Amino acid sequence: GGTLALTVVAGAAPASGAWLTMLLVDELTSRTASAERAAFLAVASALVGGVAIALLYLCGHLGEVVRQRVAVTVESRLFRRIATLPGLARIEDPAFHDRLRLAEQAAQEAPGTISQFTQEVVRSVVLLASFTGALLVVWPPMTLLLLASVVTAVFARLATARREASTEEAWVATDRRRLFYRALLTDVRAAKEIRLFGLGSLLHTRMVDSLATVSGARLAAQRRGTVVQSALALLGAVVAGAGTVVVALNVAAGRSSVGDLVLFLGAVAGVQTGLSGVVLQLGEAGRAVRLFGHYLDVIGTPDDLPVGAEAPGVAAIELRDVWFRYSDDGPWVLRGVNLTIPAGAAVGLVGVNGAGKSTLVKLLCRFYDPQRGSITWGGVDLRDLDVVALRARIGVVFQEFMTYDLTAAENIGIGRVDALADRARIVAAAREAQVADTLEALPDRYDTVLSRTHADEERTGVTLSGGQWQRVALARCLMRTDADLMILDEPTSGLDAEAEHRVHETVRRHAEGRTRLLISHRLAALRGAGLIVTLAGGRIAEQGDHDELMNAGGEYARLFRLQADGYQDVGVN
Ligand SMILES: Nc1ncnc2c1ncn2[C@@H]1O[C@H](COP(=O)(O)OP(=O)(O)OP(=O)(O)O)[C@@H](O)[C@H]1O
Repeated sequence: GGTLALTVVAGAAPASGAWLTMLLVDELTSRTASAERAAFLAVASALVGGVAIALLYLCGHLGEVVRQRVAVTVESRLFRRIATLPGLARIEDPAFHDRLRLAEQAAQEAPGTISQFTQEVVRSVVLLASFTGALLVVWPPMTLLLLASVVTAVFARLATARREASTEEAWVATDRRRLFYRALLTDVRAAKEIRLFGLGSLLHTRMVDSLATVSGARLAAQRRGTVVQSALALLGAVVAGAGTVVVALNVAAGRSSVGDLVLFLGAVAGVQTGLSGVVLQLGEAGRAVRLFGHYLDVIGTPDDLPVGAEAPGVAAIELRDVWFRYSDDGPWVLRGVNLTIPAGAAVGLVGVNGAGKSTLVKLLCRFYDPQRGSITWGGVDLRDLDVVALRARIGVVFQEFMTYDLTAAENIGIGRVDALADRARIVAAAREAQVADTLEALPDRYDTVLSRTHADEERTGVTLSGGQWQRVALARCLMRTDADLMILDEPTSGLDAEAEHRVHETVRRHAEGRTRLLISHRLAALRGAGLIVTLAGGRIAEQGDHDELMNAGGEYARLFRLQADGYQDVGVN
């Protein structure tokens, strides 16, 4: 409201200034000129000019306040939707990422642009109304001429804005590649390979090529806009020139005063500057509104999984004829998996690379739904369960577990967010994962930031070894002391043999009575599991305990002997 009132006053100020100037000129050119009245008018018009400028700054500031508030709200809504998407389908979809980029851009630009636009329009309407009065007095047809040139300018600007927005949409994928190469070039984890394989200039070239393509397209859209705008500016000048000639002739013929000419010139200049501001803002606003559509799309994105409401109960898990593929035109990864994981059992899952082991894990966490068949948990289909409650019952060390640039305590504690401040529990989890000694030896013990890049001034950052990180990830999983299902997807690949043995001991002890799913390529590590399952060709190929599978003499027995021989050979050498 305040902003609006100020805008109205600021909009009226230039016209009042011009009016005062006209009075001043008329006063000076009249035969009964008074020095005092002239001085008063001069001071008044200067004052109005000064106030107008101050008001403009004030309006600018108030506009900024509104802009910042709206920007926070809008960004918060956008990322709340991202944070609450239940599945992985959208996050894995590049088109969704492009839309998100446009949405974010809109979220940042639109609030400012639209509030600026509103201010500009209000100011210009007032300005136009006040100057139009002056024009009507001096030479009425000028009003119509100006109006016509305004309408043309508005339409031209809107067309340009539309073109700019579609350029933005068309090139967002190319720009995504630029950001990808940019991220690679600055990624600490990629730095070793980039240097060793000499990829620096390759990535740099690709990044710059993408950038050049996009900026070329942007420039082309801009160039067309500039041509149109320049033509319109020329048209405006012609209109203004013609009007000035008409009024000047009237002054010469004694039909109008010199003051009228001054007022007329002021009015034309005022109207044209005011309008060019509005037309410029209109373009920005048009572009912002169009991009804002992407924002609305993202916050209106439907859940990528239907979400049920039932609470998960006893954890006996059954997979019945489960078929799954990642996309509708992709190859089937699971082709009719039938498997019962008894409550409280330790199950080993074996299979060659790409057999679908990690995919099975992702289905158990319900990041996706199978296309055919069903997975039930304690007799209830996963689709009918509350997905948040389900995940709270599962502890997982993913094959691609995360290393967070947080403190050691946080890296473990986030395994159970509500226990983030529970140091005793964090230390206990670290002990079980055999990483407590390492963490206690760090400069700030558990408060050491586990990162080299994000260390701040007071705290030094350190980097752990691959195996140490794996133990931290295991400790994070062990924070879920009450989980019904523990899944270790090759958590031991970076550990030495003795450490791996101890991890399995720990899990066996820690997870006594819980259902455990253990995935490893080192078959010896799974030997103690009550049930071992091999996955091949998207189906369960064999199942049984170690002895049964060895007696059956199938793929498991072959692989086990191969690995055992390997170890023996090392022993002989
Ligand atoms: N997010 C994904 N999108 C599309 N395809 C995927 C995705 N993740 C895995 N795949 C494909 O699914 C198949 C099974 O992969 P999965 O990771 O489940 O195998 P795995 O048995 O865990 O293998 P590994 O022993 O190498 O870890 C592979 O062919 C892989 O290309």
